[in-house]
Amino acid sequence: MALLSVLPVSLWLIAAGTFVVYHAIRAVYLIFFSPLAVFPGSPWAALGEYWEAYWNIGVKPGRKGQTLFKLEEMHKRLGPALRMGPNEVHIYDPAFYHELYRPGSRYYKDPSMHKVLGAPSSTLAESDPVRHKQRKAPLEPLFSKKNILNLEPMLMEHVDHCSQRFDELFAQGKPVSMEWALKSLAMDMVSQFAFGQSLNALADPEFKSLPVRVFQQYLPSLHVIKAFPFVRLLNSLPLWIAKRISHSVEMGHELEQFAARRIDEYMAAAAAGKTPTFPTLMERLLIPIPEKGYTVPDKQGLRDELLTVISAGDDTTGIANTVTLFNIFNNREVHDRLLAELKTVMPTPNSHVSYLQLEALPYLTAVIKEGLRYSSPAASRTPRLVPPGGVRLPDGRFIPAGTRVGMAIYHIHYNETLFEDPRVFDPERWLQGPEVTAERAKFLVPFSRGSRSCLGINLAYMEMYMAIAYIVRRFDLDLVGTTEEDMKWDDMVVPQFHGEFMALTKRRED
Ligand code: HEM
Repeated sequence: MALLSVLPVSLWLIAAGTFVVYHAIRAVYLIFFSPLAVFPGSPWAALGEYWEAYWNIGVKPGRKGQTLFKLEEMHKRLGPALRMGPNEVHIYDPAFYHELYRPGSRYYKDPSMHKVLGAPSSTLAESDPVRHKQRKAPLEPLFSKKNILNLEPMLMEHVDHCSQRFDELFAQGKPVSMEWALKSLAMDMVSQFAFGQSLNALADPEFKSLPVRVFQQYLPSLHVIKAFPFVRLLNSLPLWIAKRISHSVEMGHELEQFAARRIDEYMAAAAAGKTPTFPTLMERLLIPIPEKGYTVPDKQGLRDELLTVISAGDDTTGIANTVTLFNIFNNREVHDRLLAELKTVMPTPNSHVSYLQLEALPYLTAVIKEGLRYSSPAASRTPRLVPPGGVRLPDGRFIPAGTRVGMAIYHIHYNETLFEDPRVFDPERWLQGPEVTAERAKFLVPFSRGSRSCLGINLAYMEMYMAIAYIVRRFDLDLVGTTEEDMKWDDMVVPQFHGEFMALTKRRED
């Protein structure tokens, strides 16, 4: 008020007028004259994050997590390239996917985006290709198939623990919330891989342990942070104030605390000589690799790395398993054929079989491929920056260097020209002979492609093969009224289901 009275009214009018004129000129430029004006789309998208925020945050009830679906519908009407932001174009053309996300691609990640989304000093967020290679140096051998195969006994213990919890709940007559249970299974596997000790999420009576809940709630908040980056500034306020203003800040804080505690516990255990029997993420991150330019990150860097690996490996695998299991038990033909195949290597419900034997089963492999296509756990677009020189699209339109350009895995997996009847869960599509299957596999991209594709792919496959095979062989799930409607989802960074997949988990007798 004091400032208002100090400055003359005329100055205020000039300031307000300048503001309005500046924004009016900017709007006209962005909508009609910018080099991206040739791309159709909502004018709101040309002006800022408003359009995306409107569809993703849910300004109106029932409208959250919808950008992905809205884009799909608009692409079908308006063509393969849409204006997505003042400096962003969204592409739908599958042929461009392998240009954008390929080994050696010069389309790098946008550092400004990851600064906003958090964990900026993690491998996942690193945009510079040289630094990314250095950050990846300790992770690559750890995530190699050879190393992941050593984890089989550890993963088996968690599958057994999960089965035992299913038995307990069945004995009490209680259905299992499969999504929470399978996210807990993934959390225990990935946390043991990260720290050498699992978080024992499966022991929680309802599978809703703090870490699983925190990740489940934190990821959707990234939509809010992206639209309103100033939310991040709340982190610098005292926590008790920030908590009252924003739930996402509270969740972000819980996450940081959680990672910091795990690092301290790991260090204390290592100092006491208690090292795990298999190589862990923590252990590898603490060993410098001078010949590859890798230096040990500071505590913030370690925290960022652990949080991104755990979050990248928990919800994704949990969702893929949830969707795949629902579709197996919701489709008698798929179920019976899979069970018959599993019985060839697991004659009794208590049989054990090696991962390599599971991997060699053709129908199980087809079910898992279809589960990954159908669930698309990392469905959203992953933007990159157009390299120097810009890019000319096949239709002749030009996108200048420095523009953000992105595609979404969901749009590839649900594209009718690539996958007939994409909304049908059909493992058969992966059993059409080697040539057809190989051609289709080029567009099975749940883990993305190229130098920025998923580092955890071998672990994710092993978790999926083991979880699906043992749960199907051991249990007959009764879906207790869960329908396909319940399994519809909104894109809240990872899929968020409309309902809950509940199942009574009865042990099989033969
Ligand atoms: C079904 C399960 C999974 C799916 C669908 C999936 C998908 C993806 C995708 C699409 C990316 C690329 C993201 C981008 O372009 O920004 C990615 C990156 C990554 N994922 Fe996964 N992921 C899964 C499981 C895992 C697991 C189990 C781990 C580790 C425990 C993991 C660790 C990572 C890491 C570290 C990156 C960053 C790679 C880099 O930037 O170099 N993921 N994942």
